[in-house]
Amino acid sequence: MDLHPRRLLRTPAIRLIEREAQAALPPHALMRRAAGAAAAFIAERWPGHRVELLCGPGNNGGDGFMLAALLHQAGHRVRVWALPAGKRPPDAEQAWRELPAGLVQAGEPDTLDLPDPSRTLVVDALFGIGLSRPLPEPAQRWAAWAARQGSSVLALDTPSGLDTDTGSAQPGAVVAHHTLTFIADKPGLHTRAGRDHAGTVSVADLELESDVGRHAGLPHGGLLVRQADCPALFRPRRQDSHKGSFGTLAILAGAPGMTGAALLAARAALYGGAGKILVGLAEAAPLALPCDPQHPELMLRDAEGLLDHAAQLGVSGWVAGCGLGIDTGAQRWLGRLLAEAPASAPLVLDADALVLLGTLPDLARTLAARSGPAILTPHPREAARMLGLSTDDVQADRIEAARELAARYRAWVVLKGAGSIVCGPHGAWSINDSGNAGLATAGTGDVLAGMLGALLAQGLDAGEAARAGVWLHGAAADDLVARGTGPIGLTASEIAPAARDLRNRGGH
Ligand SMILES: NC(=O)C1=CN([C@@H]2O[C@H](COP(=O)(O)OP(=O)(O)OC[C@H]3O[C@@H](n4cnc5c(N)ncnc54)[C@H](OP(=O)(O)O)[C@@H]3O)[C@@H](O)[C@H]2O)[C@@H](O)CC1
Ligand SMILES: Nc1ncnc2c1ncn2[C@@H]1O[C@H](COP(=O)(O)OP(=O)(O)O)[C@@H](O)[C@H]1O
Ligand SMILES: [K+]
Repeated sequence: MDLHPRRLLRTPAIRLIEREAQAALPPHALMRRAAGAAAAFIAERWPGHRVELLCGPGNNGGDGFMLAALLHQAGHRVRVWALPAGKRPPDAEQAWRELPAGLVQAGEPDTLDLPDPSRTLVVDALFGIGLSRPLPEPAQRWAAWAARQGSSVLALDTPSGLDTDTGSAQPGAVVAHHTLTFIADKPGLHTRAGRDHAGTVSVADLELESDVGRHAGLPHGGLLVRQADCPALFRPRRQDSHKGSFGTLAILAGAPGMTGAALLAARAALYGGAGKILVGLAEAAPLALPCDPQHPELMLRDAEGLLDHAAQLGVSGWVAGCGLGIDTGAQRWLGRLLAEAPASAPLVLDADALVLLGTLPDLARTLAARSGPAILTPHPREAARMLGLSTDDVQADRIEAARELAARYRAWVVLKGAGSIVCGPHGAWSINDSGNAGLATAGTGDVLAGMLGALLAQGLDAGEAARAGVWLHGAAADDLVARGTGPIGLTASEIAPAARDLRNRGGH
């Protein structure tokens, strides 16, 4: 069931595959496959459990009815709670008619408490990808009841009320521990509220894997980034190597009061394996902090001096923006960087560099005209400013926002936040599967920028670096949480050492 690579499909592609399969297969075959896959999934994980099925008026409810019949046959104690339905679609109507007598309950589940919650599974078959309006009552009440019981909740196809394209959740949407999704995985299960509502996501392809492959192109098909998608992170180093083999990364960052942002990025690059790291602080020489006492390996300069000597210093990649400021000095340095850095030196542009790109059209034009690769790393508010939208607009469709930015700047874009979107200049998108809310703390973005810069300096191409860097950053935070360091109180400084350990261990 764990297909690799894990494709993510938006609804138009899923519906197309569904229509083609319906036309080619005998009636009800797809729903039988969906219910059969769910029954097998339950038999493996929850043998002998009582099962409470919450079923809606459409085909998602039909999946639930058919599953109820199979579970009953297999000896589970099963109860079906059905939302009132007018005219059901044909597959669901057939499944309703085939339900064994006595399974359907009168009344509503939320008047009861489950007698043995730890031995009970609640199945959410209320709404799937067809929910087009707010989650109605009593579905919201039933969802709240399921959450109160403390039983495992398995969502069929999607947690009801979660938009599988965008990850937006309707008020009262089901919170599942597991989601078994049909035909292909879906982006909304992995970004934004999907990270809270879907739990662990498994895919039942309903024997349509080759159809999924045919319809997985742009704009509706993307990929989920997991450890197996980042082999470059774990490639062993050749013994016959030297510091020059791993690049010279230069970091333009850290205006007075923001030196920490520069150091976080630079230290992350150090732990990320860059050969040499130069930091150009956004202040005039002589520097207030001539050396990082914790990491004297870092070479600290002033920004102007670093730009003046970049060629002699052999700079092979750049990070710019972390705490850089937006004053005239910052504008000049960013302008010089975009105009002077050779195409062979890839760029990571973060934070204040993105503010400047969003406000100064000349800089934006210079970037779009560059032939060398760049990775932009906006958080949703920065992306909103760059696109002239509100943060809510960006969050309402994170994939489209990332695609728009990538096209506009002809760059790779990492739209950060729960389930970061990585998008290439030609619109190819993926969603990162790692990370947790421990990362919601100051400085973690600076660490990401430094890690991305280090991977670029070590020769990964921009797309590979963007996907692998974002995955590693999140995976390091996941590792820290697994060891009890967070999510509460996880600090940005802890991420890079954890990422280093993870890489050298060969991953999770
Ligand atoms: N077709 C196939 O090949 C396969 C489909 N499969 C399964 O079907 C699922 C999609 O089924 P679906 O399209 O019937 O939509 P679903 O998610 O059940 O909900 C729509 C229903 O709810 C209704 N409704 C909507 N909003 C409402 C509201 N606010 N308040 C009240 N009612 C509301 C809506 O009515 P309408 O809006 O049309 O009036 C319609 O009746 C998919 O996720 C997967 O689980 C699998 O078996 C594999 C094969
Ligand atoms: N809830 C979350 N789940 C997963 N990742 C998160 C979450 N919140 C923040 N992050 C990640 O943490 C980083 C925060 O970056 P940013 O907002 O730029 O922080 P800062 O500017 O303080 O450095 C991003 O990589 C983002 O994807
Ligand atoms: K559902």
